[in-house]
Amino acid sequence: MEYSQLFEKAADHYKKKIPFVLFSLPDEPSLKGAFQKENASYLAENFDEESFVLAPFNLNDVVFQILYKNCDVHEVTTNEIEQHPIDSVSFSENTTEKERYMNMVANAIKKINSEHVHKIVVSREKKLAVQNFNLTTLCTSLFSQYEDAFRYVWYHPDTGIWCGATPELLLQTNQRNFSTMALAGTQRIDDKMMIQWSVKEKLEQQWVTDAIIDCLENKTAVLKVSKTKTHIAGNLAHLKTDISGVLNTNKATLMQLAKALHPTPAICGTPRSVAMQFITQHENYNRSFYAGFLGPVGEMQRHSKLFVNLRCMAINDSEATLYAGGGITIDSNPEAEWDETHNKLQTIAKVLQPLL
Ligand SMILES: C=C(O[C@@H]1C=C(C(=O)O)C=C[C@H]1O)C(=O)O
Repeated sequence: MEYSQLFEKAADHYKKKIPFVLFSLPDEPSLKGAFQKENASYLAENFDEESFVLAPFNLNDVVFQILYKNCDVHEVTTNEIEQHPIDSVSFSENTTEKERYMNMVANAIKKINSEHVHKIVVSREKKLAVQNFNLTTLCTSLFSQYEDAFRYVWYHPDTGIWCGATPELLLQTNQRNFSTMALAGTQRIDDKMMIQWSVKEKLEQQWVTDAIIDCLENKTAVLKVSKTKTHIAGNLAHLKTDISGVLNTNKATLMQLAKALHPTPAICGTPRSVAMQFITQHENYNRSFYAGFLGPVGEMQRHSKLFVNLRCMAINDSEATLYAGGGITIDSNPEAEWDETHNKLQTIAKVLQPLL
């Protein structure tokens, strides 16, 4: 089977309202598709079976699962998909929304000042009208960009279409070995040689690293922390620390571990409870699957790659909803934070370009 046939199969499933997922792992020249044989909903109670899971930001909501045993599963090479980085997409922003967002950031800074909070991650959604919806075009556009990200197109009649190209790993396991990452700090890349990180950005990223280590310490037998590096994701650069080791498997299942790590300080904040409370009170929309996690899990939890659902959108025949946020700390500037979300929205807007 060729990749174009996989895209056609996906379009056919969408037309018939039957769940499927297409995905490609970072830097791997292959594309996998799992197409359910019939329309049914499976909610994940554990991550023990070969499947693809999609978890929302709020884990009180249901976690969806496409179980491979109920699917036709195909894997094709992506070598023939020509990579076409697309120039920036221009879309207008609403001034009232900008004011509202900057206000929310200012309130987050106030909260951080008054309650000794380190970091709160706030976000927004951006709706764009879709004039030329076509699932095959969407797949071609997504899989011809961002090879180094985790890319996916998911469809389920209960969730609609979600797709994205995320740079952030939540948790990867191979037998008892695991790895994860602490990602924070964002800069637009105008010149790769000029990337320099401020004390604020380094500190913010360190908090993310510390909080992840805290979560894992009593569940791991060995824990290794790498040096912090610059990580390129599309037109953005982030600071990244790799954290890896060996799991103490009798202390946690994969699902328990993922749920312990989520929501990480990269997408919620730290301390978690205060940040979560702020998000619930001040963000005026439902994050849904944005900033949740997703990915393939293997039989008996042996191999799994779960990613944080960033640089993503939900899309239907007439409208796309794009999502982006950023970490607020004591030194944040509301206008710069607004610009950061605009730059992050660009990543997924570029995928949408042929449909606008
Ligand atoms: C919240 C997002 O990104 C996260 C927040 C970052 C930041 O605050 O600098 C950087 C990378 C991600 O961990 C997003 O892309 O929507």
